[in-house]
Amino acid sequence: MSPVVTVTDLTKRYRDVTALDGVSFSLTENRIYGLLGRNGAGKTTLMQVLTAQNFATSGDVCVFGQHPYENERVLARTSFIKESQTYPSHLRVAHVLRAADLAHPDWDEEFAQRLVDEFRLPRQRNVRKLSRGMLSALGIIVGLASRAPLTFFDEPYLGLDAVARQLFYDRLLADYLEHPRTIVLSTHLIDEVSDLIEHVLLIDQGRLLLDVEAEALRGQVVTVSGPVAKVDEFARTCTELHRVLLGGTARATVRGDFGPPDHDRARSLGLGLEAASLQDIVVRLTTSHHGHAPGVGATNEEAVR
Ligand SMILES: Nc1ncnc2c1ncn2[C@@H]1O[C@H](COP(=O)(O)OP(=O)(O)OP(=O)(O)O)[C@@H](O)[C@H]1O
Repeated sequence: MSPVVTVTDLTKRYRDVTALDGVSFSLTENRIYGLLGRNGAGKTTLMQVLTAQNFATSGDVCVFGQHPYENERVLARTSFIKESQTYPSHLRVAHVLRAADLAHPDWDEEFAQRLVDEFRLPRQRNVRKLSRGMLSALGIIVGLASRAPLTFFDEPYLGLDAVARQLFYDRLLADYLEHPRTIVLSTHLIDEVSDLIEHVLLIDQGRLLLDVEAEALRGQVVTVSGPVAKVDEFARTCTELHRVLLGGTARATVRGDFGPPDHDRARSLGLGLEAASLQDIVVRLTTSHHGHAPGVGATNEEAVR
């Protein structure tokens, strides 16, 4: 299966800021990717470069086998929904949907209209009179109904209430199952989307820290808790990412290749062992006192008194 996107040694500098630093990865067909990372990590810049809205300083980007710049064939198959999407102020909701229909060959008008009802958007209202959440809903409708084979959602839900966000996740998943495509979802609400994400791309300070299947990642990071000495013994063979001390007990987040024997070992040491959440993993890998992801021997330790 040929990749939908191939990124090779991509670097983007803005004067003295290196937003992307030698990033390489590929995206395959029909997968939901979580593009995760802290503020300023480089996520938006990466999506801008992939959708020809920004230039790379160096490195190569290939989308549907071609360079995306000024490439109508590639861009018609791509949809990029941004956090602060703006529209010409004279347009009404219905006009925006009509324009999206013209721009996207796979547009599903019936689906778009159903989403307008579900998100309770007023079709004839001018976009400048929409609330913040309504504007986000409009972007989400465009992103979903465009059915672009490559769809980017860059924190698309500013101002969206919890009900509308859940509606977005539900419709995204249901539509993706019926019409598989490649979706890249950049978000800080990791817990909310962790069940949706099939593959994780984690960026920190412009560098790609993780490029891994979500399922595999879940088995690689666990939280182990119990008496300090026993936790120390268990953690000896792993990379420790974080530790909280409470009296004589410790709760450590550790990374390794865990299988059934490790679970047996934890049990025999009288330790509790649970899979870390995706949000925990991202937080632990991108937090350190030095501003770098912790490697072996670079534990973040907290003492709780
Ligand atoms: N036009 C620009 N000029 C100068 N620096 C920029 C520009 N755009 C982005 N940057 C810088 O590049 C870095 C990456 O920014 P980017 O917007 O890609 O991060 P992000 O991961 O999307 O962040 P967030 O999660 O906060 O949206 C940041 O340090 C940012 O300040």
